[in-house]
Amino acid sequence: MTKTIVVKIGTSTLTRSTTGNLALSTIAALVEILADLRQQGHRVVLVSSGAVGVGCARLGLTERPRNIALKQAVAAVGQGRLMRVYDDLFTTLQQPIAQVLLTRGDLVQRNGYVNACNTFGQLLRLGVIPIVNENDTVAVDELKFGDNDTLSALVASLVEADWLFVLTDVDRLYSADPRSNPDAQPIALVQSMAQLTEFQVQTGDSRSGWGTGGMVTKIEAARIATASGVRTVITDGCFPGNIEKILNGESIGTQFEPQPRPVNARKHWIANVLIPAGKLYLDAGAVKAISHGGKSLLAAGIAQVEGEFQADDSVQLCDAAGKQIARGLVNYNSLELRQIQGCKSDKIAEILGYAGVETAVHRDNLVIV
Ligand SMILES: Nc1ncnc2c1ncn2[C@@H]1O[C@H](COP(=O)(O)OP(=O)(O)O)[C@@H](O)[C@H]1O
Ligand SMILES: N[C@@H](CCC(=O)OP(=O)(O)O)C(=O)O
Repeated sequence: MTKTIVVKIGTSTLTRSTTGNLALSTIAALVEILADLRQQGHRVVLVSSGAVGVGCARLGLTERPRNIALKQAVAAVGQGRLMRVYDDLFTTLQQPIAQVLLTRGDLVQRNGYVNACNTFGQLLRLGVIPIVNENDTVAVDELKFGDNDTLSALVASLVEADWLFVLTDVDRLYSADPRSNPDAQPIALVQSMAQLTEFQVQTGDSRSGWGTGGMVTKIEAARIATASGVRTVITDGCFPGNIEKILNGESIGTQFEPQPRPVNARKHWIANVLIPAGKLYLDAGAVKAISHGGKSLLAAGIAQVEGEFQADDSVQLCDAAGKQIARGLVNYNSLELRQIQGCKSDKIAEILGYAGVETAVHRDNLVIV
């Protein structure tokens, strides 16, 4: 049966840590497998890091730049070279490819999200393999994916993928970072994200020399992807042939079982794509009403407002201890909400001097997380 498969490859797999040069044999093996999957009729998307790493190697820089403008310039050098290598290799196998560069800002706009969705749909129907990266050259801090693990999960959700493969430089997830903990236990299957607490997984902040997110962002990617119904695998990128073995049922790497695909794509976008601009602390009654009663949030249930935001922005809804329980789009800006927090809805017009809507966050724009 035809499957939609998203594969993410990180800098640590694409380049040699000693020289920073491209790991050509690994890339060639990956290209061969992806072209093969296309031949079998599957729809394939590749999310590839490497622009900064390859740009650095080209310019003789020995460290990942910290300065933003330099990093953006280096990425512009590397992205072109990276695509040239992919195009040469895929062309040898008669497989057309496309370059898709995205920033979070493109997906935060609902129409941008829908447009990206249509473009991916069209490319996949044409039999093309889209090669996706963050548009590092124009991405600004507040609207960045920051790491391609998150980007790959959002792309997997956007194209309604069946599988997301996160290829990296360890063979699977361990109970702790295997680099610094030789006794760390391998984890083969994660049935729900809550199990990670049960397994007491530690991720530290360790990552390979050129990687950005370490294991934390891969787990976050698995959370986003599985919540959208995408089976996610973290496995070693040095053996791309394992992708086919895993598709054929072999237990390699760490597999995260998917949840049922969400019926409401817009709510999924609110929960996972939008970046919250503030936080609302709710009283116990409001927490119960929205988590168990499926109700809208009224101003009366808001105990505290944190951050500065505009009406229609995304915010986190938290309990009194600050634990996030939901996300939603607010009907009032932060200044207005501070004035009406804790007040009954029929007092809003009197306090603000104009009549607003009854709810602070309407249930159609509210998602329990
Ligand atoms: N619990 C863990 N299990 C496995 N790897 C871990 C864990 N915690 C941290 N890591 C580290 O995460 C690194 C992979 O992340 P990263 O370097 O960002 O890779 P990539 O470039 O593929 O995105 C591994 O090399 C490993 O040292
Ligand atoms: N967009 C950046 C990738 C950032 C990133 O997530 O890198 P990695 O942790 O190696 O997957 C680049 O192309 O260099």
